[in-house]
Amino acid sequence: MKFQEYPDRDLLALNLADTLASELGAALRHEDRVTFCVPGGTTPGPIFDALTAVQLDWDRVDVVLNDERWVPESSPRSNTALLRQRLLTGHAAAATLLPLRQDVETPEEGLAPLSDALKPHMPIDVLLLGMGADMHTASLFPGADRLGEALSDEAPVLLPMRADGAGEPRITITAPWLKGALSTHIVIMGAEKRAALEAARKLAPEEAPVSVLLSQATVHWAE
Ligand SMILES: O=C1O[C@H](COP(=O)(O)O)[C@@H](O)[C@H](O)[C@H]1O
Repeated sequence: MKFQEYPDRDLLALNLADTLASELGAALRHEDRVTFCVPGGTTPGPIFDALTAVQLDWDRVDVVLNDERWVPESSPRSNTALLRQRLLTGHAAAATLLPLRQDVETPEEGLAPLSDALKPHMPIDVLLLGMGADMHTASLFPGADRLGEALSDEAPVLLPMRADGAGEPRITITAPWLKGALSTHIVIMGAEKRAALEAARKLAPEEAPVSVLLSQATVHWAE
């Protein structure tokens, strides 16, 4: 694991956006289309804001969430709504969103079409993940009903996921497909998450799902 510490959150957002943009640019020089996989939640907004100001061939970038909460886009909990408001705007409005949600009752009902649409865009070129203080990443939560399946090397690209700490049902990209990313970054803020990250390094994936990505990741942290 590489660990990068920043003097404050603003500098983290600007520098990490710069790193992600240069990795996307490098991938675009070699590939027709590039897959950029990003987290939802409360952390990545300022990074997205900085990215929208970057000139790239965004029309050749496919953006997909790490995971989605099974709520409509009108919900303040919708990760897709966050992407539309904070990332798919400015220069980045030209990017294509690969959806992780359909307007059906359960993630199980949306699973097959969403998986079929996503698979041709694998592997992920540039991966940015968040992490909860409970050591979940994407929607790989400790104690989740299908965590074992999602951690397995044979896991399908997407799985539904339910966990006590998750709030609503989820859909998530599974561990082997996240691990297949060509470049991996994890962004965390604050002392609580830094302590959780240190704990995760010593725990099994069932207790600390984020641990399966740590060996390949650069972790970006600010107080
Ligand atoms: O529920 C989620 O949580 C994680 C962490 O979110 P944060 O609000 O603590 O930054 C996020 O990475 C994931 O995409 C999201 O669905």
